[in-house]
Amino acid sequence: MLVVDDIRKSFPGAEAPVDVLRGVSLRLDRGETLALVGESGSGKSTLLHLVAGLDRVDAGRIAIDGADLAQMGDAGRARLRRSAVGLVFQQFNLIPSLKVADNIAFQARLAGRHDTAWTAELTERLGLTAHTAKYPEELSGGQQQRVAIGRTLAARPALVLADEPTGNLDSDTGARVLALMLDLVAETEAGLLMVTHSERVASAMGRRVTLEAGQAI
Ligand SMILES: Nc1ncnc2c1ncn2[C@@H]1O[C@H](COP(=O)(O)OP(=O)(O)OP(=O)(O)O)[C@@H](O)[C@H]1O
Repeated sequence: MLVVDDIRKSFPGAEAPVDVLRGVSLRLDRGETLALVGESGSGKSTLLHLVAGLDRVDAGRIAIDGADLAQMGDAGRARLRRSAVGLVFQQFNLIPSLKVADNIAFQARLAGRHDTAWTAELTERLGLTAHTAKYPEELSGGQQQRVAIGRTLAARPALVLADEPTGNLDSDTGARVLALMLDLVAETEAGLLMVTHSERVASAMGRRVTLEAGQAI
C-alpha cells in the first residue's frame, strides 16, 4: 500500500548541501506496523513528512495505494492526505474552538466518512466519553493525545503516520495509549509507520527500519 523507492532528500547547509536521505526504500502493507528508528538527525521526521506529502523528494518515488505523490499537485496531495492518510504528531494540533466530540469527528467529516457508531466506540475505548463536551484546553496532555489519535482513526485512514505519538506521556499512560492504538490500527487494517526513539515502542511494532547515514538498514 505504501511504496518508498530509492528516495533522496537534501537540505541546503552552511557550506554544502546536507544529504539526509540517500536512497531509502521501504514497503508497508495494510495491517502492518513498522517502527522507524535511528539517531537524532538521521532523517526520520524528514521521511515521514515526505510520505505525508508535506514536502517533495529530490529523487525516487513514493506511492500510496498506487498513486505516485510526485505526479500530483498540491491539491491532489492534500486530497490524498484527507482521504487515505492519518497523521498523529507530537503536537496534537487540536482545534481549540471545537469541543472534543467535534475534534474527534473533524477528520472523518472532512473525508466524508463520518460514522456515528464507530466514533462513539472509539471515544469510549479511548476513555473520552466523559469529556466530549469539553474543549481541548480543559484536558490533560494525555487526554489531548487520545483525542488526536481518535480524530485520526475515526476517519479510518489506510495509512497512519505517527511521530512519537506517546513521547509526551508518562510511561504507563504511554504504554496503554500505544496498546490501544495498535489494537485500533489492526482492527481498521490500516498500515502504521511510527517514528520512535523508544526501544519499548519499537519492539511492540511488527517490523523496524533503522535510518543510518542516509540509508535504511
Ligand atoms: N527544513 C529543513 N531545512 C534544513 N535542514 C533540515 C530541514 N529539515 C530537516 N533538516 C536536517 O535534516 C536532518 C534530519 O532531520 P530530521 O528531523 O529528519 O531527523 P530525525 O531523525 O527526525 O531527528 P530527531 O530524532 O532528533 O527528531 C537534520 O540534520 C536536520 O537539521
